[in-house]
Amino acid sequence: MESSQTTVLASSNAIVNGKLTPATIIISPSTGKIINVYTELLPENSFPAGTVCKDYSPKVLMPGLVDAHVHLNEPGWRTEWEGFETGTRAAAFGGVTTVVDMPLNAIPPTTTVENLNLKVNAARGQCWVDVGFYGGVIPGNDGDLKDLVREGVRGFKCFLIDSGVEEFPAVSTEDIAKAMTALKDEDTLLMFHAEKLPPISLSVGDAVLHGDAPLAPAGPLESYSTFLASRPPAFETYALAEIVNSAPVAPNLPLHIVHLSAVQCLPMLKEAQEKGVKITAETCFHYLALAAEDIKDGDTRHKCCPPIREKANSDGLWDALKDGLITTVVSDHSPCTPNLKLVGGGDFFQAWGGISTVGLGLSVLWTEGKKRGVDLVQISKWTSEETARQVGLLGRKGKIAVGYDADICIFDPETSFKVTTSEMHFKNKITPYEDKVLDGIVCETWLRGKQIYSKDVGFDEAAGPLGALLLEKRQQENETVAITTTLSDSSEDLKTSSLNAAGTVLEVLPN
Ligand SMILES: NC(=O)NC(NC(N)=O)C(=O)[O-]
Ligand SMILES: [Zn+2]
Ligand SMILES: [Zn+2]
Repeated sequence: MESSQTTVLASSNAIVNGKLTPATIIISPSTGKIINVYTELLPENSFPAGTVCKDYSPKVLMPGLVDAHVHLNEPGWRTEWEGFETGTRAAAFGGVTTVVDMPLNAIPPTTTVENLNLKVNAARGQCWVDVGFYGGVIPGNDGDLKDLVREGVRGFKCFLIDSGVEEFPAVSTEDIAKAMTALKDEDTLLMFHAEKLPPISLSVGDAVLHGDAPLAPAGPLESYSTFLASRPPAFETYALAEIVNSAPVAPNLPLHIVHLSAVQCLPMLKEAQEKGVKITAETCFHYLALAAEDIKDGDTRHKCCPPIREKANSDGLWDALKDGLITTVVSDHSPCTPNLKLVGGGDFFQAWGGISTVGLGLSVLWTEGKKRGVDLVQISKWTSEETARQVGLLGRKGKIAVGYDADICIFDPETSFKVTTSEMHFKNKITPYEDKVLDGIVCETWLRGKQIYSKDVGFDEAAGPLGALLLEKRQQENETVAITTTLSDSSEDLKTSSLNAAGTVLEVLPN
């Protein structure tokens, strides 16, 4: 219906160029890209008849979120845990317009081109938002990695500890070196689940090697403190040391720590960066907003690996984000069925590790962040711009700028809501945020110039899932020319000509 019309979205509060500013953005009907950004509110009568104009003032018009870490688990039997349709619907509900799917939990895992093709075929026609894919590094698949890069994976993940699923084994130091050698001249990203058993734990005996519970549990299995003690910060620091030691094998290859939890890693990360190691880190919504002290015994909804640590630990993670040492925040959405999560009370060592959050992250971060003096501009940077950079999509995703996809989230920071099953669009309605009141609600989500979700009307079921699969090669920001027009700085002539351009030559894309 709107596809032949130019769309103009505006607000007195928009996040453009790292600032909160009034803005009017013009979207091409044919490409769904942003073709002009004015950092002021233009009246509706500036535009030709037929233009769809929406002024959201004073709600915040921000770039759609790029969640660079989700497990959508399809194809294979774990599709019962999550799938492309439900996982991406949950994303759209929360203003997330791009997700990047992890290589494990689907059967088969994304460790060969053949397996990637199976996944891509399973995803087609099901995605409400745009979806990218990671490849996986497992022992023996170093020969497949370059081909996966060619086919458009956005990076690779490997585990330095048991992954919890048998078809995705952990890699050894030698395997890491082989993967680094294979990828050393590729434009990609090598990511690590950075927990590893330090040698000292070997003295604990055979129980050490028991899958998900590497240190022998010392205490009741339903106690969160027993679980937390079984995966100490030393697992993370030991893994990080190993990764940094391996880095010289491929000095130009960007390395990345997924779901960093322990603050003890931060000085090591800083030191490595100062020495020139190309290494970045993400943390997750749950490490910032939840704390070990508050987790009741048996409440296995909180189980994830690495674990949620104490309040003082999350304080340190917030500081690292503010300082720019940690650059991104992601969901690590990794759901399962209620029986495997042992919902209703259970043994932390038997329950599946993984937390369902996709689509709740913006409100979770805003609720906690505003108490800590953080604003939406910072939150947007960590969840859109920097995550887009991480996965090689900056230039197309993660910002409101000319040439970028018009992926937009309209956020009302003043409204609160309680998380009930109606706010959980993921397949299994299990999350530690259930019954919590979160501040800030996503009012609308736009994907490449189309409104795909609105709080009042719901999902655009008539249009169906419009998400694209992002299989083009990684790109850098400077591959798009991003120009922002500030009318107040320009002459009246420029204003007229820009508006004419907006009204008449919208098919012409800048670059
Ligand atoms: N197999 C998983 O989904 N694992 C995930 N599990 C967590 N985080 O508890 C992860 O990312 O490591
Ligand atoms: Zn992991
Ligand atoms: Zn994960």
